[in-house]
Amino acid sequence: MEIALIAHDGKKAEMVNFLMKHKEALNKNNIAFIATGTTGKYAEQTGLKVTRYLSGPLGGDAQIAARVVEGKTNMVFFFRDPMGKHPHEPDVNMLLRLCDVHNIPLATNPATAEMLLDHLK
Ligand SMILES: O=C(CO)COP(=O)(O)O
Repeated sequence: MEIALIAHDGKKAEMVNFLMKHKEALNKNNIAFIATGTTGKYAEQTGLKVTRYLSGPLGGDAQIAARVVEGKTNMVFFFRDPMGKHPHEPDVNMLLRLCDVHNIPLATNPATAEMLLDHLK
C-alpha cells in the first residue's frame, strides 16, 4: 500500500513527531511512502524510505493528486496548517477534493492519522 505524506511548514514538526512516534508500525507494514519535496526530506531524516515529488508550491500536491486519481496512492496524511496562507491553495484544494472523489482515506491532522494507522495494524 502507498501512503502520501504532506505537511505545510507550520506542521512539519508535527509530521516528524508523528513519524517518530509510530516508526515501528510504519516500518512493520508493507507500506511505500511518497511525499512532497520538503516533507519528504524531513521524513527521510526519521529513517523512512520515501519517494519524493516536487515541493508543494511547485506542483507536488498536484503530482500526488494525480497518483490518487490513478489509484496508486491508497491513503493520504496531509497535515494542513489552517493558520497559514499558501500560494498554491488551488492545488491543495484539488488534492483534498480528489481524495473525496475517489474515496481515499485522508488525515489532515495527527489524531486522525493515528486512527487510520491503528486500522492498518
Ligand atoms: O506545500 C505543501 C503542501 O501543500 C508541502 O510541500 P513541501 O513538503 O515541499 O513543503
